[in-house]
Amino acid sequence: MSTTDVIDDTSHIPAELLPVMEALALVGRSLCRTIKRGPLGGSLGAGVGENLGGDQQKALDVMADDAFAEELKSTAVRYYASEEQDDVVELNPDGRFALAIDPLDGSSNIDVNVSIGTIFSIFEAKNGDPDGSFLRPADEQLAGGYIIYGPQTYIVVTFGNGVQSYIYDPDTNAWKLVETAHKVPPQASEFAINASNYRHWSPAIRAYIDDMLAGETGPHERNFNMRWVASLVAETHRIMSRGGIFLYPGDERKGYERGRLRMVYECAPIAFLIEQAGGKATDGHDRIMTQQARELHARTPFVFGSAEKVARVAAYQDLPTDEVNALFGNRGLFRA
Ligand SMILES: O=P(O)(O)OC[C@H]1O[C@](O)(COP(=O)(O)O)[C@@H](O)[C@@H]1O
Ligand SMILES: [Mg+2]
Ligand SMILES: [Mg+2]
Repeated sequence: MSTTDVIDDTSHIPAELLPVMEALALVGRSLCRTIKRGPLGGSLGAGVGENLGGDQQKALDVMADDAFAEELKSTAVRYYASEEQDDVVELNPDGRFALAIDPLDGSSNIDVNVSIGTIFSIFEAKNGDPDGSFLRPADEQLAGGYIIYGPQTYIVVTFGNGVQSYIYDPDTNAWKLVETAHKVPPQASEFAINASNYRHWSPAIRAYIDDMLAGETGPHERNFNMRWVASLVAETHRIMSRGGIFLYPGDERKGYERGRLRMVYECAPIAFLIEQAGGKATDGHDRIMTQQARELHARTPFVFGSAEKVARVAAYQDLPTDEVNALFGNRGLFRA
């Protein structure tokens, strides 16, 4: 078993990516400590600016972005694309990789002690083509993963050969391999969606959710539970752990026609992980992994989780309009 003082078992990490993973792990354990100290380290949730996507930047967003960019400079990452940077940044001109990152995901939870995270995606760089290194099919990713800063702190990652997870051990200050082939449970009774947007959804999404809310009185003939943490990494970790489905569809709000989540540094890496764990990830109908972003901060509707549930959402989208009506409860196609 190969090991370093940062990651205790590196046998599942491709050798050429090990320095990059160690850099992410170093910053991850430092961010873990900063987040656990909360206000003792200053106001992590204070507004400090606005990013290209129009989201308010919090102090921890910028702190995390700076820390990852600085640490990755000494690795083979040539191009760095971040939620917090308007354009691609060249870190190491001699590098061979392109890394996309959401340095701090779930920013609305920074000040309320709810799990937050980091999401990362790694491609082979296209020399002299910074944007083209990221605007390409998601299935060209070499790695996709997240760090979740919660009651436990984990790195969950795939290199295309199943999903591994490492837990941060504060006693040894190292990351310990705890899972080598994680699978998303195929059955589940939880769905995650921001229900406050109900009136803005398409008829198909409303019908799908109405049928879930109808529970045992509707076509599924059983009850479901709902979750919404407003932290994509926390929702992903729950679904990776016990199954379920997550939906952030496009809606009628201005700027939300393609939903809220970004393809390059949120949806593509999560989709890679979920598919490697036996789940599905789509834009509500088509696989994320065969799609590519047209610009760095492009959004996409995003549905992922237990395979059978994700497939069912696509079936609602295929129904003729006059049938997409939750009162039309005898749709045999959707009986549980
Ligand atoms: O506040 P909303 O509309 O429910 O959106 C919540 C979603 O927004 C996000 O916080 C966006 O990510 P950032 O915090 O990195 O901008 C996701 O983590 C989460 O799933
Ligand atoms: Mg995010
Ligand atoms: Mg973010």
